[in-house]
Amino acid sequence: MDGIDHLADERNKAQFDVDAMKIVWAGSRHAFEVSDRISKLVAADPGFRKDNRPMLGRNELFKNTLRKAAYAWKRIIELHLSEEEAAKLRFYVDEPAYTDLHWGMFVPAIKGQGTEEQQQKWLPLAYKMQIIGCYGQTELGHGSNVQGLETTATFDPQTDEFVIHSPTLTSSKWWPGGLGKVSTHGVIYARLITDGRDHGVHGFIVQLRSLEDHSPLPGITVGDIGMKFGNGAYNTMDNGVLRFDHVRIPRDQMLMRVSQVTREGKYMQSDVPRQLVYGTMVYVRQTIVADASCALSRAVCIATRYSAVRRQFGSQDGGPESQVIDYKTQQNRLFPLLASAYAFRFVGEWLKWLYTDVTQRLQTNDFSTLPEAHACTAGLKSVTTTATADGIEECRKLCGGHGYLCTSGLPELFAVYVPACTYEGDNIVLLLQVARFLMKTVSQLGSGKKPVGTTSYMGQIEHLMQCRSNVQRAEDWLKPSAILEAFESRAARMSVACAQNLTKFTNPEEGFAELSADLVEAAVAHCQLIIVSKFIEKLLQDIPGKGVREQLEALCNIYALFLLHKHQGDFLSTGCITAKQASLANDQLRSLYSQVRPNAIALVDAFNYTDHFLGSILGCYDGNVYPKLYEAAWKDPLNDSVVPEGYHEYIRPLLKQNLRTARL
Ligand SMILES: CCCCCCCC/C=C\CCCCCCCCCCCC(=O)SCCNC(=O)CCNC(=O)[C@H](O)C(C)(C)COP(=O)(O)OP(=O)(O)OC[C@H]1O[C@@H](n2cnc3c(N)ncnc32)[C@H](O)[C@@H]1OP(=O)(O)O
Ligand SMILES: Cc1cc2nc3c(=O)[nH]c(=O)nc-3n(C[C@H](O)[C@H](O)[C@H](O)COP(=O)(O)OP(=O)(O)OC[C@H]3O[C@@H](n4cnc5c(N)ncnc54)[C@H](O)[C@@H]3O)c2cc1C
Repeated sequence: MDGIDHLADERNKAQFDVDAMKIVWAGSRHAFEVSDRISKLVAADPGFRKDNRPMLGRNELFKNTLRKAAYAWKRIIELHLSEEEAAKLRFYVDEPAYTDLHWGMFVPAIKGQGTEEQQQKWLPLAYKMQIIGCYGQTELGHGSNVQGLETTATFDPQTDEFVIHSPTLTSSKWWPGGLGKVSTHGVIYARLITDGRDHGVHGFIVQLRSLEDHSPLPGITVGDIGMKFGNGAYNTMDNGVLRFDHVRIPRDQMLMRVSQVTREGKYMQSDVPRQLVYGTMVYVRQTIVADASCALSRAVCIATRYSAVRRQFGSQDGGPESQVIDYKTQQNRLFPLLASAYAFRFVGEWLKWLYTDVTQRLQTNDFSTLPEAHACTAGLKSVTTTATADGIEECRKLCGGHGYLCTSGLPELFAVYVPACTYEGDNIVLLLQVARFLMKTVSQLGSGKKPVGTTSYMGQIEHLMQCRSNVQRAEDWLKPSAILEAFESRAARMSVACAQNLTKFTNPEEGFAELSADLVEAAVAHCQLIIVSKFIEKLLQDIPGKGVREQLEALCNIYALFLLHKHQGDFLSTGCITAKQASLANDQLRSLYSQVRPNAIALVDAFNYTDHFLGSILGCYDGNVYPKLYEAAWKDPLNDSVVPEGYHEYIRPLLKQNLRTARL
């Protein structure tokens, strides 16, 4: 606006090479270059403008999303973008749309659960967007309990078809994104019935709408489920309702990698575990962890830049007031979120590796790491999305009153992000899955079966059950070994305590239900240990760039010690640390905040977000917040006229009446 960088002094304070950090954040030089190029391309294109979103009504908003999705596809084709570049473009367009589900769930479901033949038939159509698909699992009556789904797929041997039917109101499909108004096809989950026998839930490719005129096919009732939380925000998505009235599909549209139905109607299961039917969810949970770091880093970038711009109190001799970022209370709320964004980035990278590894093993029929992959994706999805949703709201508060304005970008970000705690598995339901996995691991400890992967720490259970932290000075908390021992012993002791309490119940399922709140806490402790340990492992890698390692070490310590402080009840009650050691951890945390403070702006610059992507006046790169806020206010439609519409109808008569009353 005035061409001046109002945050230049802050940028000059940085003690590390920001460009090198950008590459660490992106994951590689190549990833950085792709991301940088595509984000700038989107930002420069008026076709991807998004600042008017909160002002639009539902129909206008939705049509605008359709236009953008079609335009994005046109640009992808024109520019010959690779799959990686196209995904980045959709990411930076930053508008939830049916395409998220088409590329994010429909295509992966066919890839993961379809046979080679099915993939060859359907994937080319989906890749060219000649068909558009959604993921139709959840119903009005059941979401978390997938085994409770009611939609049926009954095999008819006479015609070699499945009859898809919604027998009750509660069996109506409800929520699938892209279903409401756009999808031509869906991967629909239904109970497979052959010869009167129910074989449980399986996936089927079902055509929903005509490819000629988009009208629903016979027997199909479909529509949108209505407005969702937040104006604009996720209402760009057509989450849908769908009912089937005896809709017939050919037999070869059942996804048959896990199990098959023969021409004669015989149900056959391959050696593949039935849980692979849930494979798409494992894939998406893994991507949601990486998304958590994006959403949190975005909110943190806004709050950090604004905290350096905003001044309140503390003026000396008529000089400027203090920057709010210098208040320790502000740092204590903000810097752990900054550290969490980095922590989630690195655990997301690791989880992607784990997922790729398990996928490769599955191809050779090695299913041994599937339970761990399920527990890790479920647990980390839960812990990172909860922390991110809470973190975005904290960032809004960190920006004071201005954070509540839509132009801060934070209300929309929160509204779009918060359902991540529910979709792809309710966070509590998922933590209970982790708890089951942990209880199984503990129960096998005496059997000679060595725990592996993320539970390998349980292999030293005797040590972890009785060790005492040897931290004596605040600086001792900077040793990764001290942090790891405290987190491992806390997680192990909480799991073992649950396992011991479970033995008091004659019926294990009753015990599990009764102790579920404690089990969830044990699962959280285990997941936090994974995040801390993956951050520490990241620091063992070669990290080029002046001062980059030092900054990451500080952030890693902040993340761990902040968790230790927040959950000190766990650490103290399990006897892993003493009250004195907890207090030393807090002293160390304060000193780490001082270390990070001069680098804070550079640490958020390293995310390399364009102003377009951030969509926030408070977070703009040049920090020139006040003129931009002032100017934006005048663009609000309410300011189109000086005297508001409705004055003559509703304000003037009131004022006149008051005048008469006053004269009386
Ligand atoms: C406006 C613009 C602003 C823009 C801002 C943008 C910023 C945004 C940033 C990011 C945005 C990201 C955008 C992403 C878009 C995403 C769109 C939303 C997509 C949502 C899609 C969905 O929600 S799809 C539906 C998902 N549904 C669920 O997840 C259901 C959850 N329930 C289950 O998974 C299961 O039912 C259960 C696991 C809870 C239980 O299953 P079940 O009863 O069958 O199992 P058991 O408990 O009996 O266990 C049996 C056995 O199986 C093992 N197991 C269970 N699940 C799995 C699995 N998945 N894989 C492997 N193994 C599994 C379990 O452990 C048991 O094992 P045992 O050894 O027998 O103990
Ligand atoms: C924005 C959005 C997009 C979505 N997109 C899709 C999509 O594309 N496709 C699709 O199929 N679905 C989709 N869903 C549905 C989503 O996956 C489900 O809402 C989710 O799995 C949670 O299930 P539920 O709604 O049945 O919650 P419920 O299970 O009814 O949860 C209600 C409460 O009960 C608790 N609870 C449930 N079971 C237990 C238990 N065993 N123990 C303890 N507590 C329990 C939960 O913690 C929660 O507090 C979407 C949902 C949203 C919000």
